Amino acid sequence: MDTTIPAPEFSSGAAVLRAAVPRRRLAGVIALMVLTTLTEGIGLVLLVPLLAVLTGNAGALPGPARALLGLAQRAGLPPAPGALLCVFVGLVAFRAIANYARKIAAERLGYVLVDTLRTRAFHLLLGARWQVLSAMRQSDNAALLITNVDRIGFAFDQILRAGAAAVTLAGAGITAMLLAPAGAGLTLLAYKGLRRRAGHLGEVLGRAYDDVHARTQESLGALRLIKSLGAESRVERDYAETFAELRRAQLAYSRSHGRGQGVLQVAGAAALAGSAWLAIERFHTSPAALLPLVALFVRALPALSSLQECWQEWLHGRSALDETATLMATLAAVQEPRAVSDPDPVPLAPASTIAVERVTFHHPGRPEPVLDALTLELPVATTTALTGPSGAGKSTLADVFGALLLPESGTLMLDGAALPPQDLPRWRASVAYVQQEPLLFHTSIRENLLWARPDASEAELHAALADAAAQFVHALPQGLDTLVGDRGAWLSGGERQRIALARALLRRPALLILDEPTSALDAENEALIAAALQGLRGKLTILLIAHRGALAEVADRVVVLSRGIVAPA
Ligand SMILES: Nc1ncnc2c1ncn2[C@@H]1O[C@H](COP(=O)(O)OP(=O)(O)OP(=O)(O)O)[C@@H](O)[C@H]1O
Repeated sequence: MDTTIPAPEFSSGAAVLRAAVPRRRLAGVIALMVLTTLTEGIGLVLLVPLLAVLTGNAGALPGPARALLGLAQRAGLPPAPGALLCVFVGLVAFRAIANYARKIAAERLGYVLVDTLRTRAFHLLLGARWQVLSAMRQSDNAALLITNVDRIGFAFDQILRAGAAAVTLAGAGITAMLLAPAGAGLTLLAYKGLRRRAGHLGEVLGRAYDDVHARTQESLGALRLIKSLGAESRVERDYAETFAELRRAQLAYSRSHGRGQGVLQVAGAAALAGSAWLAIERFHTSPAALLPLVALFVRALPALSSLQECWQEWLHGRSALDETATLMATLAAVQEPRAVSDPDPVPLAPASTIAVERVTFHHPGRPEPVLDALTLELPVATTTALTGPSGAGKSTLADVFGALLLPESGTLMLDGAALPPQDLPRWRASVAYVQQEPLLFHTSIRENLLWARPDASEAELHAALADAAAQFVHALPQGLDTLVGDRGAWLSGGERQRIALARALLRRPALLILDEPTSALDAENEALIAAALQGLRGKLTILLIAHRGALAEVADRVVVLSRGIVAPA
């Protein structure tokens, strides 16, 4: 399945839909819709001569039906009930097959749309600049990828259903015209949707869903904080209130929907009664033509109410489409010079120096530069400790070295040459990070390590663990196959950090960046990490952000950062 949108166009919800729906598939679904309706219409019209033949009253048929009977006779069909019944059953069977094909084709089309949107949005997320990504609320992105895209898929399904209902109605209208022109006019009276209100309620409902989603995500992410602050009951109250809001919106929506359906049913019944009265009293229509007309109304009524229902659901889904279009447009505008998703970028291996030269960077909304024409060179295979007061710009500088942040001016240099933009993915593949709070996945230690290098051998895993002072793994009952829990919660902070270091080492990085790796650890664990870094000295290029002395002692040199510049020694 091709899930790429060739020309990204996210200016509006409709544009997103246009870009993500394959036209040929859509044309196929529409053709099948028309075909099913056509067969149904022909089947009903065919009932007229059938009834006329059965009642021996062919002369009383309305013009078009009489012409059809003549056509059937010319085609060699005897005006016998048996032959007509066979054709009727054949048509129903054909319709059933066409209907089945339409249903499957429509479902497939919906899947293609949803998968295309989801893949495209994820692609845009991965390709967006880190600066923008890090400032985003991740629950919005989760909503974009999960709830919103599903809502769009559902809304699109409603459009298709509405299309099918509209084609059925049009078919019923035309057939009714053929059978009894006066009665058919009344069909149009039935639909009086409560459209504006439905649209508004749909948006309210959409917002309520988003709130529930965001609150759930935030609460789950803050469980530790909630418990430590004893804020359980407050959070529970807020959570219940969010759901109450959602239920209110759902009930209002259902009420509006139910009222619309009721209006339709009553109006439909009135239309049916009115047209029957007109046909019998005014136009003296024969019972043979009247019966299929009744069948048509019976068929048209559910189509009418389905049209109303689909419209309301579509209004609900449209807000999701608009939100997705806005977010995708935002992401599309901040894509990196080249997609990061190069399948297998070949790492770079500078031989003498990794440097930033006259680099300047502002964080959004901050008038002062966090890095101010800063120059710093890291000789290969040395350890540089970066210290300085909080907020001095150490993490920002590390992100510039790792090419996660692209400076406004200044250059990242490898062996004295500026890194060309197309080599960004290659440089990123050459850098490994160990963060303050390491992120481990809820799987085994082995899987966590292999995530960095899927082809690593057992011996390489053991070597990385040894280099990271993480031999404790071998003492665990399940060894490398021990599960680490959500974000590594089943390990101690020090153990988590040493696994993260082993994972980083497995990548054999050209530059290893450690951002305060021991800030959350006790002295014993800090000493273990310091010993591991001491063992790596001279083998790797290491940039080590460290507040505390114990770690800085393992460095070949210490650079002090202050207000975005390197402080004079
Ligand atoms: N995404 C962001 N948006 C706006 N300002 C930011 C952002 N990230 C960092 N800053 C600001 O930039 C400045 C430098 O931040 P940075 O994290 O680089 O400092 P640091 O020296 O690593 O601090 P610490 O030692 O406390 O971790 C700080 O004032 C911080 O508030």
